[in-house]
Amino acid sequence: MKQLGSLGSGNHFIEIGADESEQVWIIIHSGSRNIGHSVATHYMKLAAGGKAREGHFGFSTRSKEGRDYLKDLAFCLEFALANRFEMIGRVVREIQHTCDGEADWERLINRNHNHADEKDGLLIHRKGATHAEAGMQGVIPGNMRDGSFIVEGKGNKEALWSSSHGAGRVMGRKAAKRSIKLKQFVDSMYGIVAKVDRHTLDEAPFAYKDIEQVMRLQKDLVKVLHRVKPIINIKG
Ligand SMILES: Nc1nc2c(ncn2[C@@H]2O[C@H](COP(=O)(O)O)[C@@H](O)[C@H]2O)c(=O)[nH]1
Ligand SMILES: [Mn+2]
Repeated sequence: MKQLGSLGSGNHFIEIGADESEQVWIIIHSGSRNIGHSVATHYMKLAAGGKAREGHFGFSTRSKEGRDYLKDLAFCLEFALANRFEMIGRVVREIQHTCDGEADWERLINRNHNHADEKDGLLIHRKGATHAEAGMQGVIPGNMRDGSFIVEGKGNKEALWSSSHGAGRVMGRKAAKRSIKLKQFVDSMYGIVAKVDRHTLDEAPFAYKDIEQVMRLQKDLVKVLHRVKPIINIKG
């Protein structure tokens, strides 16, 4: 419970940005925090016979362990949403100190990244992917300079009713810190309020794939509704 309202580190972020018609969006990328990790570790060990080891292990969703796992997974997803609600509430309150207008909570879009969902009696595990059922709204973030896309799913069956959940990295963290120049990073972030220093070099836009291309490649999976460009970016 101590972690409720906490962002996490790495590429978790809070971003305030504006779309093509100057609508302001608050985008939060944060998950179930340590509880999700603990639940995953617990069940992976259990499936592997009580000891973490390499390989593919599992149990039937009809077994006691399987049913318990699905219950705990659902709890983690609820916790992740409560966590994001807490953070969005705080951001909205801060904005309202200085700006007029109300947050439109009806437009909240909540999509999970690493999770499993039931569909027609089967479980679809989305890792590096997000749910994109026909008409379902989603968010596909690119990087801290190019921002995010608000999308509507096309329900593509061949893609298991999914799309990418982001641009994805083009290089690892160590390689990014080694090869990206701080000046190049600073210049690229001109006009955006963000933590831009050697500690966040591994989160520089160049560490990620070109989001424009990623969006072009998944045009059969999602339709773009809005493009949100960052004004303020907060990294965990
Ligand atoms: N708009 C922003 N997008 C970002 C930022 N940092 C990373 N990203 C993108 O999000 C996904 C999330 O990936 P995950 O695997 O960690 O779930 C990542 O692939 C990037 O494309 C950011 O600061 N702003
Ligand atoms: Mn994620």
